[in-house]
Amino acid sequence: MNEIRPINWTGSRLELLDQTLLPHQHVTVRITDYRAAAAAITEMRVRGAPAIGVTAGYAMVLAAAELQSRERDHFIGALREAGAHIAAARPTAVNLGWAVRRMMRVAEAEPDPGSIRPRLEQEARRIQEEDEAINRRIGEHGRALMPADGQGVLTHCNTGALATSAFGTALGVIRAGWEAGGRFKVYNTETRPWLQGARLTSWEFQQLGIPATLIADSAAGVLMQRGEVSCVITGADRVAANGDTANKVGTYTLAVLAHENGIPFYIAAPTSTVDLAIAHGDDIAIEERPQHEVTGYGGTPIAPEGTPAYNPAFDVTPHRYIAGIVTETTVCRPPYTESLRQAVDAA
Ligand SMILES: CSC[C@H]1O[C@H](OP(=O)(O)O)[C@H](O)[C@@H]1O
Repeated sequence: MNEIRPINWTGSRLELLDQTLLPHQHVTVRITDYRAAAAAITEMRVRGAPAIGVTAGYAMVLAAAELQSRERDHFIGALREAGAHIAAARPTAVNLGWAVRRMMRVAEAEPDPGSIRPRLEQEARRIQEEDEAINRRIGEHGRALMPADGQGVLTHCNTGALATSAFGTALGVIRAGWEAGGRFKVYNTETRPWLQGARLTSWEFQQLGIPATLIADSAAGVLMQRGEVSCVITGADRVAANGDTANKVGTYTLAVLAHENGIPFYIAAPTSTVDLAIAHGDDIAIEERPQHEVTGYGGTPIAPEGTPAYNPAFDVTPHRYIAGIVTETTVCRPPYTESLRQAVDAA
């Protein structure tokens, strides 16, 4: 099958599969400047923690092409400002800032101003290539956690190829289990209000040939109560040092429901999503998105005109609800403060 890859670098232009229009329209957005790349991240034309990290890498290459100057200190200063603009595109996923910092380290280590852009391009390509390899390793480490044939796994939001450079994280674990011969049942939530599940995950599972049943977010409880779910696995946008995890809003709800029903709840994420500088989840910034994403969809109003809405894009699941965190180096088990440090050091 053709692997889904939502991000393409042509050597001078960034091409993004516009995820605001999937699955019914397949439109490529062509981006030639870093501000447009940052806007595409904010508008979620590209989304998913690893995918926005990869995009940020190429946005820094576009910035270098625009800001290049022979006066090195001025060039580095302008790059740093562009990096700050890119990193501010969305607050919760650590991968965005992680990628900008990694690109700036490369720029600052290059003495020749004329060599900065090509070095940055090399590094952005490396970030993208590493991400796919990391995701496949996450799949290998996590597939043993998938349920027995006929039992169910539930996942939330979109953590497939569309959220990464390719292959995905939590969806990649499900894919790895399926491709290893597992014939478990797959359920995915619609993931209101942006519908990453109904629009993106259901599409990805169809492309993979993996049967998956879509459920309303509010049906997760009854599915678990009826014994249809043997494990839950989701992605992550930022994992604190103690294992508290920020992920798409509704993840915390699923984790508490899983705990109540005696079902193991797993996170799958690359070590680049672990933020050891943050001790616990209370310190993770949670993005609040526009109210119209809740009161309507695709420009069609749902709620009455003037209805106020609260629209947190993420929530934080306390580590006590998490049975394991699957990374590219290992499956971290509690106590996470130790196991996450070991996983990051081994990466
Ligand atoms: C592979 S992690 C993807 C992660 O990002 C999603 O958020 P968004 O669609 O708002 O970028 C969601 O939290 C997923 O778990």
